[in-house]
Amino acid sequence: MAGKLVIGNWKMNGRRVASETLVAAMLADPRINRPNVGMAPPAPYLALLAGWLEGSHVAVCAQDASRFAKDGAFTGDVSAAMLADIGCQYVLVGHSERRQYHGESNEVLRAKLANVLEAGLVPVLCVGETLTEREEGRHRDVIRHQLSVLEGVDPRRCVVAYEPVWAIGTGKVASLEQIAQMHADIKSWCLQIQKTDVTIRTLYGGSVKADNAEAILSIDDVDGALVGGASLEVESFAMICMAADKLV
Ligand SMILES: O=C[C@H](O)COP(=O)(O)O
Repeated sequence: MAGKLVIGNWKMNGRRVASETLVAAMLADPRINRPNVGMAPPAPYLALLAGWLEGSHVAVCAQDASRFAKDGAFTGDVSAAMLADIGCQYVLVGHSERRQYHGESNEVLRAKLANVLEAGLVPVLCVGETLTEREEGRHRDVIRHQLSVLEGVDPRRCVVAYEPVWAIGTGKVASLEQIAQMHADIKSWCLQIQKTDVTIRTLYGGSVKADNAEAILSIDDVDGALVGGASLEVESFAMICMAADKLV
């Protein structure tokens, strides 16, 4: 089985010189510079990151890809084929911040998933419920609906990241029981949705930090972490990557 995967999502943070310095320090750290670690910078820095990571073990990840597959008049969009062209390996699809600020619907996400797969990249489909949805007991229905875009997608070619919206950037982590239950449910729902007996890989995201990573990553059904804030600092990201490596 592949090791536990850790992807650092920088979101809309960083500048060229500071990011190059950060990446150099991370690559010098063997806890980070190893297989099954990825970094997802803002789009303008993707090609630069691909150069900085050359010869390392770390994968280039994109935070988004266009819903449009072919080149054309789509101002501001970056296609999955372009991402593949610069050496990208993973693409986040449907991060809750994209759903919230860009109104990404299941229909749009289906197109994005198809384009990412067609380009030979691995989509990381992000799913997660809001606090209201959880408090109203609708979280399971919400996640199941979000997962429905995986119908017809080979589970060996994609990853799901479960990120409860209320735990993102808030310091509030879902309890280990909540995480374990949702990951087990996601795996079993995907078996039905994808009509397969191959179990999908699932990552947890939402305030993963150096001090909680080991407990979260020890959960059997958690195959890795999608890390926001803590991926912008060497020691915290290194501790998370080390916890993942230890638990393979
Ligand atoms: O993509 C990463 C997630 O949104 C988690 O962000 P966070 O670790 O800052 O809570």
